[in-house]
Amino acid sequence: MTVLDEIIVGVREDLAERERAVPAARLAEQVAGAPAPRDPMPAFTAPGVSVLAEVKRASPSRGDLAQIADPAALAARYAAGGAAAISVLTERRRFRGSLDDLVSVRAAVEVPVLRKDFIVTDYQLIEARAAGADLALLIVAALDDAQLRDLHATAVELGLTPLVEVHDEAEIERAVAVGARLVGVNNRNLKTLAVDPATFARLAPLVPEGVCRVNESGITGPADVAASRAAGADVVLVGEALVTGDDPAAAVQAMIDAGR
Ligand SMILES: O=P(O)(O)OC[C@@H](O)[C@@H](O)c1c[nH]c2ccccc12
Repeated sequence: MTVLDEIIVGVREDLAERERAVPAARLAEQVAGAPAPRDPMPAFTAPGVSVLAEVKRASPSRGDLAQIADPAALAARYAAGGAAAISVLTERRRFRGSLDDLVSVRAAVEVPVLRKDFIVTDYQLIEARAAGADLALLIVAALDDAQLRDLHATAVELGLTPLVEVHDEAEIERAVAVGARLVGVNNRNLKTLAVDPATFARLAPLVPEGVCRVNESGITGPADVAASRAAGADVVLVGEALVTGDDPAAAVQAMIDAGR
């Protein structure tokens, strides 16, 4: 089993528990009462590189990164620094996140919020929207073609903007085939956790014109953002460098300046 497979086993167990506790019909009612989805695309496609700043306590590769007792306060600092959107890891076992984190972040900022998780069923998308999410991550490596197509369609129907994550050439083709408008190239291979920072530059030219490109993982500071821009990135997704630094607002600001 790959690391990705192991993570998904745990995700499915937690999901089964939530499905028992909250029937899909009740979630659907919550969706009706959720705040209207925010559209990230105008900011993402504006000139320069947008920063998608992540609330990330821990990861399977790095272990504990930061306590983050108040995710809403951290997200507010990201927004103050000019972050175009906020990513919230909601996976519990390996990343120590939760949907409660997402709810509090969404209430604290005016920018769109991404549910960052290992989404394998419609239920998780409905949950995301019920919690106020504006975007949802779909990891191509975790899904077969039918799942990817169906989840992408469901996300769009719910008003969520899908961020479709790829790691190689074949996955880009699969993302494009389902009509992805926002494609994230993860420099980290989720099957082995190895990071190759050259992945984005290699794959970005294969993403069709008009599709928004996100450079994900391993971005350590402004120099990496300038390089991302040169390689064709519209957006950078940054976690570790922001949660381990001491001034998240200034760190976001410096990255935006470097991407101009
Ligand atoms: O902390 P970093 O290296 O800045 O990476 C952030 C983000 O790209 C990473 O958290 C991520 C990208 N894709 C994922 C899928 C699942 C979990 C996590 C991720």
